Amino acid sequence: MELQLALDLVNTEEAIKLVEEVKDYIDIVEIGTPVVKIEGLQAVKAVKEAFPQLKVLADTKTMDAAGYEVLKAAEHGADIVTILAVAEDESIKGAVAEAKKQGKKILIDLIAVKDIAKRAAEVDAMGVDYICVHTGYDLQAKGQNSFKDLETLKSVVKNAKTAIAGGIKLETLPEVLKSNPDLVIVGGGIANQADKKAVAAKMQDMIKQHVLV
Ligand SMILES: O=C(CO)[C@H](O)[C@H](O)COP(=O)(O)O
Repeated sequence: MELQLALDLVNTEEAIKLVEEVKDYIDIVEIGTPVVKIEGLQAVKAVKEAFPQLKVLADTKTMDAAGYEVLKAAEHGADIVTILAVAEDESIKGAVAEAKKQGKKILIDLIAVKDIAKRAAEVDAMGVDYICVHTGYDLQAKGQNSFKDLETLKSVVKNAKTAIAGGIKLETLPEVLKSNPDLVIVGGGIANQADKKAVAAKMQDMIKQHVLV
């Protein structure tokens, strides 16, 4: 099981400073969608150059021209690129084909998908690397989470790794771990805490302990 730190509300300089603090306790750094929109793929490039030992995910949330966007993200150092599950099948297949050519991975984000079981099974058959259940900020604000969706995802996926994102905190991590995802994505649960290093270390420890049980 891996831990991914999502960086959404920072600039490149702040991102590098933050990762420096927690780099020993995370496996993947996510350059969040707002950062990609504001600073472009240069942010991905800068973080990958600063931390070549970590995997970097570009959260492009791609919806179209997916092969091209995967190529450009790969050229800027991304190891993993995100595509929305609601995109056309052709877009997802194009992303998978380009990622394979570049030696990179595709994460499919199920945000806003109503029938998780159906769409997850469909994208799983397209050869994607990760499939992620995700409660975005706007539904987190209404008290929603993806814990049940993760169970659904786990029950249908045969090939891809499973992931979960959306408001996960130290206190809710045990609930997430019960469903055994391959990847846990945490943004504010680390980035907004006073002692980021201690929280990231504790989370990584809980993940390792859980995997051993
Ligand atoms: O993709 C995102 C928002 O669309 C975030 O990166 C993801 O939700 C993780 O951040 P947080 O833990 O703060 O919710």
